[in-house]
Amino acid sequence: MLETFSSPAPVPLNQSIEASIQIRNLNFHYGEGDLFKQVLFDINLDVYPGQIVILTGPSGSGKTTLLTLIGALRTIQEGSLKVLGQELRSLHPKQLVQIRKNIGFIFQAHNLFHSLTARQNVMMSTDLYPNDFHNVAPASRAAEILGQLGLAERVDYKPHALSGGQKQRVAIARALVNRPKLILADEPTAALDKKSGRDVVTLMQKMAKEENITILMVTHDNRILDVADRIINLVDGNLESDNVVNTDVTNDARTFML
Ligand SMILES: Nc1ncnc2c1ncn2[C@@H]1O[C@H](COP(=O)(O)OP(=O)(O)OP(=O)(O)O)[C@@H](O)[C@H]1O
Repeated sequence: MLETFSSPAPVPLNQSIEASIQIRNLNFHYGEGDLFKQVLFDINLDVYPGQIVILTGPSGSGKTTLLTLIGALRTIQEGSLKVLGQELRSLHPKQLVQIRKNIGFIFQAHNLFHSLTARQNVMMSTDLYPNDFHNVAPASRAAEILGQLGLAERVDYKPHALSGGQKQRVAIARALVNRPKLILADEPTAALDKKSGRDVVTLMQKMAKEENITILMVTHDNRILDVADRIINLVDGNLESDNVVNTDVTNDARTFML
């Protein structure tokens, strides 16, 4: 059951713990001259490790733009944006690639490669961003994470032989395989039926809490709002509200929220 507090943006009790995302006075526009269109206005936001934050708001309010800025997929124009302790503004493209190594991306269109098996799709991440899995071979690590997501029997299946929910779970496995500290998800349940959508977010929630991962998720799906610790509403490029909704958090994230 959702319980909403009209609290201001959460402030950490323990100031020594660094925000996973810290945004200050962020403005962003598309185009120049006649095509100039400002879509984000003076955004300020702190998100702490282990928090699950849902970003909601009307179509065109700037949610995806904000998510892609945080994901180091766009250039910061004005203001400050720190992700996992690194200021993104003025970073060289090579440095941005390094930042992305620690971020897992999950999109509505799961973007799996149809000619590759579930395991090979997950290994796209390990190939791109080689990681230390404590001497576990990437193929074994990929199978392990697929197993954790309930796909042990589907490791060697190609996407056409998987349901929508299973495909999205492969995309989640691909996002999680490198143990990112931050997950950015854009409408991860939009293409799924009610049960698959619920299963997918429950899995994400479990992973976030077990591994202290920060999740920032854009969604229009009211059915999954209850997984959030915080719900942030973006309207016409402005942060309209930022509410703590989970009064039942027992993990460390709770420490930062009141
Ligand atoms: N590449 C682009 N060039 C110009 N304008 C863009 C571009 N991408 C987005 N926009 C505009 O910026 C505004 C914000 O778009 P954005 O996709 O961030 O919104 P959103 O809240 O994610 O919308 P939705 O919920 O429909 O996905 C919209 O008016 C959109 O038309």
